Amino acid sequence: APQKSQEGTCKKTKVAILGGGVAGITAAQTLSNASVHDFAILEYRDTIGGRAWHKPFGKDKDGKPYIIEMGANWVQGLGNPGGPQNPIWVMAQEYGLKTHYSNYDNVSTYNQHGYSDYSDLLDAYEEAYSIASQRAGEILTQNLQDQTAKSGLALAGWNPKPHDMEAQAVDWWSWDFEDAYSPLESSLVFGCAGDNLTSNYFSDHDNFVLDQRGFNHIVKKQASSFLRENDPRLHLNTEVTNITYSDNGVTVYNKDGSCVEADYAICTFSLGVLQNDAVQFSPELPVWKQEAIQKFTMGTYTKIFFQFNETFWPEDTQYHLYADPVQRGWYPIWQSLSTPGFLPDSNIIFVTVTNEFAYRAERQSDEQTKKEAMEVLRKMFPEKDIPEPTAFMYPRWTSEPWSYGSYSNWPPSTSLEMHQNLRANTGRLWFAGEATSPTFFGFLHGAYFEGQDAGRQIAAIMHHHCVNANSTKLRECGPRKHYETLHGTSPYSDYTTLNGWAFSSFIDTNTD
Ligand SMILES: Cc1cc2nc3c(=O)[nH]c(=O)nc-3n(C[C@H](O)[C@H](O)[C@H](O)COP(=O)(O)OP(=O)(O)OC[C@H]3O[C@@H](n4cnc5c(N)ncnc54)[C@H](O)[C@@H]3O)c2cc1C
Repeated sequence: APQKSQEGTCKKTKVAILGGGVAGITAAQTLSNASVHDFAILEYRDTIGGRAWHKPFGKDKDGKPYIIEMGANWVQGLGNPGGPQNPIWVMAQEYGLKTHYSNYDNVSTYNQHGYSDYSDLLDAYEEAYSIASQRAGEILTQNLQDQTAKSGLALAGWNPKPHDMEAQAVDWWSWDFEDAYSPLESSLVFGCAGDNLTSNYFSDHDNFVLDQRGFNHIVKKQASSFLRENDPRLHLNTEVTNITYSDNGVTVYNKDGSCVEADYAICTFSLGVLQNDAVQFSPELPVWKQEAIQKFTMGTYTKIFFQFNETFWPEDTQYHLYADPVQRGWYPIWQSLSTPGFLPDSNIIFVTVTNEFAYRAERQSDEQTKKEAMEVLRKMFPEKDIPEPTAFMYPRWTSEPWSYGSYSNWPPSTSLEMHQNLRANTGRLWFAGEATSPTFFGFLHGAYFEGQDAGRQIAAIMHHHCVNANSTKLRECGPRKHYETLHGTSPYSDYTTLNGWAFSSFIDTNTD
């Protein structure tokens, strides 16, 4: 049970911002820009940036460790000249973040016998994907029944046989590598809409972040535009354990016994944190909210890093795709950092695994994971005499109590209305973050837009006026809508800012 609030013992503020990731910091910045300066940011860790999280790894020729990203690594969908720009890319440019173009066409394919050219399968996938994606658009606009991405792709001509492991590897690289979930576990409609929104509305260019200050450098810079050094409004090392909410205010209790009483709160904790009951809510969250929290899925995406004393792989190749003869998703994609434009001469390569294979790696020892992955490398490059790595490391995302997983995904048979229940406020408690973005879930820019939106809405309510009054005739003030009863699909007329759908998934700004 929550501690009883003893009158006058809690710190008082207008807006409590729970979490100092991109959503929380952007919400605070937005409030600040709207002249709401009385807020408090409560953050579990000793730094801001959340899932934009790095660690030192290995060493360079001077013995200094490299900084590598455990979490977010790309700015995805940069934007085209004259077109809409990804706000993360805008900040990356403004703050001089070091990035390099990620070329997904620069991929070599392998199987258990070494190099094997099955790149024609990549083209076959692409062809089917564009058909499936159009079909997804029809389903969305005509309010039809959603499908799994797997069935959508199969109907469009991409139907990898269970034992065709090269096709399975291509399937993994083309879908799971971004969504963390397989096409069978993903919504066709929202998987395709999400992909269109980032790679067409912005652009199909992604840049990989190599900045030795870490990706969260831009979040720190963003924060420094409205927070002073040692600003008393930023509370690091503060773990929220209970959130008591009503139509009149929110009281937040922390593990260290402190508490904050606010007129409004914005909870930006990950879907994984919400799903794992890491925080208690009083009263219990309403059923429509609990259903939404448990319906959407939290994926795990694990990068396993190796440093060697040489670069024995072709250093000009960015991606190496491995098809295991037995298991789909078995140490499938190897990314070289020891490549011009990245961290040349670092002799660092990493392999990414997702979900089941990520959980497995978390449960077993580092030694076991290293052994399995090294066997794969030796199969990919049979002609090389591959030494043991000099450094080895990987994060355990589902065990991190401040994240419980990597990023969210939409399973099949969801709807925009169901998702809106994830976004909707319960009394004075608001929700924002990567997972509450229907258009950009899973991305840093999703967290950014949702933090901005919650900040704007709350500032508008506090100032008794509406935001964006010119851009839409819809009423955007006041509490967010939620749906007590769900009907399985959402009519196209639902696709408005009222349900968080502020961008069109039918715009393609790419010229090629
Ligand atoms: C492995 C991985 C790879 C990714 N790759 C990319 C990528 O390449 N490109 C991209 O755009 N996105 C990527 N993402 C997604 C991106 O990192 C997230 O979308 C984004 O960082 C989410 O921001 P947020 O503010 O919503 O949540 P978070 O960053 O999770 O912020 C929430 C904050 O709340 C804090 N918190 C949690 N619980 C408590 C508590 N009880 N008390 C107090 N504080 C608490 C956390 O410490 C955290 O700082 C990746 C994520 C991961 C994990």
